[in-house]
Amino acid sequence: MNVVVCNKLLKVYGKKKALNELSFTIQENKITGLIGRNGAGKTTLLKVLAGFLHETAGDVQVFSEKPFNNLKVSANRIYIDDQMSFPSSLTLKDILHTAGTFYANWNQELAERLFDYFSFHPKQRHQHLSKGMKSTFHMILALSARCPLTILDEPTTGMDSAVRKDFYRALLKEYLEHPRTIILSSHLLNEIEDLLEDVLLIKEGEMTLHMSIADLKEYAIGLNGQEDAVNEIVGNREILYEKRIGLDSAYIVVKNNFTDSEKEHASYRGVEMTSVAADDLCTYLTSKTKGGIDDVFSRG
Ligand SMILES: Nc1ncnc2c1ncn2[C@@H]1O[C@H](COP(=O)(O)OP(=O)(O)OP(=O)(O)O)[C@@H](O)[C@H]1O
Repeated sequence: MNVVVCNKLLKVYGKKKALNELSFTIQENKITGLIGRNGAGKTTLLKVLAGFLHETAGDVQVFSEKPFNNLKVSANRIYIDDQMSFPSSLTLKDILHTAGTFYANWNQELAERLFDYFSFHPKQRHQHLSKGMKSTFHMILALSARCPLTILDEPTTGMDSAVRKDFYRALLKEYLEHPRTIILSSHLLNEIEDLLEDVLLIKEGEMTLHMSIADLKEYAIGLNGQEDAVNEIVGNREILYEKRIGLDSAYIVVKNNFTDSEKEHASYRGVEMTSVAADDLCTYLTSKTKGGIDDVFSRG
């Protein structure tokens, strides 16, 4: 079953197309990583799916309903980001209690165990937590709510690396025991790729790719060797990334669609073929130039 269906989804702020005709579907009980550079449209997309923002045009369905201001959608999803605020009169324990009355699948025991593990104090106030502690507390809400659709926008903001590791592990354990549809936006693909089943990569509001993490890892290949030999092997393939190394060597990344005989020929020409990390590939695919920051400093 598809939990999310977007068809030519457009969201415009003034003249800015934050989402430009996005079409994709997300199946039930998958963990999807929403990856993109700053300003790519991740938060906008997640807020449209959560029902906080109205789309400008196109179609968006969550649990087969239009999500904007939709009670069924809001009862079945939880949206977590670092902008969340709560009434200052509520203590953290009050917030957990209130969340428990709202979410049908809320697990109070899990909430309390996580609350104690991360050393929160029942009488603490949300507005007095540090940035990382706020994110950790939001994570407790997200996991304990056990919502069929869990939307996490940059959930690890401010968390130190030990807490991030705990969070990823807790998320995975919870997901395995109580599968749900999770959409997680992040800049840190290398940290979360082991968690993900699918990756949705967006650039300037447009979808660059949507595929399984396994396919993403096979999507491209890096060619390393003498520049003329590398260029010959690349032929007229589209270059995803290129870097000159020293005087006459080059590293070029292209789609991984070489035949066995082409690979043999590359080896004969001294060109090494290596896999490309998913994180690096996403950076290349969403970069404005083919050479990255090096282009700024190259003198022609
Ligand atoms: N309320 C708004 N009014 C006008 N423009 C907006 C508004 N919100 C977002 N934008 C613009 O829409 C684009 C997408 O923003 P969005 O916050 O969705 O990106 P993002 O991928 O979440 O970025 P980041 O990773 O930096 O959080 C950006 O160009 C941003 O400046």
